[in-house]
Amino acid sequence: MNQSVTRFGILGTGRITRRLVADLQSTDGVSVGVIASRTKDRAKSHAQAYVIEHAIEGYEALLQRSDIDAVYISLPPSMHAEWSIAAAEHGKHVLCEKPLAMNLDESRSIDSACREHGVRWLDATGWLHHQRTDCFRKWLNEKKLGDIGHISASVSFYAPFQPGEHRLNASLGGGCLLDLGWYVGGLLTFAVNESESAVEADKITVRASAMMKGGVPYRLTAMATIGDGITATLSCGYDTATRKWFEIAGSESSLICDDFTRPWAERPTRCWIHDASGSVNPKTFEDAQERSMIKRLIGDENLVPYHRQALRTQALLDAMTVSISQNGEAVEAEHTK
Ligand SMILES: NC(=O)C1=CN([C@@H]2O[C@H](COP(=O)(O)OP(=O)(O)OC[C@H]3O[C@@H](n4cnc5c(N)ncnc54)[C@H](OP(=O)(O)O)[C@@H]3O)[C@@H](O)[C@H]2O)C=CC1
Ligand SMILES: O=C1CO[C@H](CO)[C@@H](O)[C@@H]1O
Repeated sequence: MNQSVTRFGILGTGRITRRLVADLQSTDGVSVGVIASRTKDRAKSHAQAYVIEHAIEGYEALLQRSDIDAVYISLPPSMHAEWSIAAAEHGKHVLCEKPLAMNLDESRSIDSACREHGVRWLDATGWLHHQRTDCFRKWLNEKKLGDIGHISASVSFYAPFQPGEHRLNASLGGGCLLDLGWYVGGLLTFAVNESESAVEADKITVRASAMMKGGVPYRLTAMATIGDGITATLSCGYDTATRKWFEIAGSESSLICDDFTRPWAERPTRCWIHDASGSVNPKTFEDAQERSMIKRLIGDENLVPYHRQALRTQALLDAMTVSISQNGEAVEAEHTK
């Protein structure tokens, strides 16, 4: 982006906006001037709480403003595609919350709309932008772990939910498959993509099953095979205590991280490399992943690798959805560019 300050508008007043607005406001070259809600009162109270100058009713009204260059969309998943595309059509850059969309078709439509209108986009998957992730990438590229054999990832938290919770409402894109599968599926696509040829990364077959509750996947288990040699087990759900870990097991050692989606509060950001003799090489990092993500969006870097990661993740989640509907049959994820 060419301008010295990118002026953001916020769509929605959800719980996550508190943190992201603070991250936007504390990033050099960013200002936040407008917040929109379905109701004027809610927009006003959040504008006051977050120190944002303008509070307006209606998301469309925000997109029509000429004092906004970019939007942060923190609506329920079923609304991500509609409002990301509308933002692109109004010439606004897009930072959309995860999951990017409900399915691959919607994700592709977002990507196409942003290309067509010459705006930049990212899904707000913070962990991909942490300095620690750059190290994961480097180690995988260098084959520090040897040949990758198995990948496992688990992300969960334990209910309860607030009344009207979108995570429990199928029509709003609720359920752990999209909400948390985005993380475990994303970890798999990331690890495979960084450690194997693009051809292998495109050959992911998955078998998935879900325990349903209230019409949404409440606990999900998936097994995947990637190309000829790599396997994976993925787990996520709303009925076990907070977990956000993975292991990438190679022929020489394993990379283990117990907080990859977001570092534990007030602990060093960490991961470990375990070798075959039991020796452990711990690493710690300092970074603010959301600020790094925002800087990347407003900078000039090519974002296509992040778009590819998002589309591959969405393709994998689509395959899981089909597999669940076919009682765990193996389903190949659609190939994405
Ligand atoms: N990256 C991360 O670490 C995190 C990402 N997320 C993602 O952020 C998104 C929002 O999650 P979260 O903040 O928990 O959501 P909330 O339910 O807290 O907020 C969603 C907001 O969307 C707006 N909205 C518009 N239509 C509806 C509707 N029909 N039902 C409910 N809300 C509606 C509301 O704002 P209003 O009515 O004021 O317009 C509401 O405040 C999700 O995609 C989630 O996966 C969530 C937490 C962490
Ligand atoms: O992305 C998110 C961060 O993790 C939470 C679980 O702890 C999710 O529910 C949320 O949507």
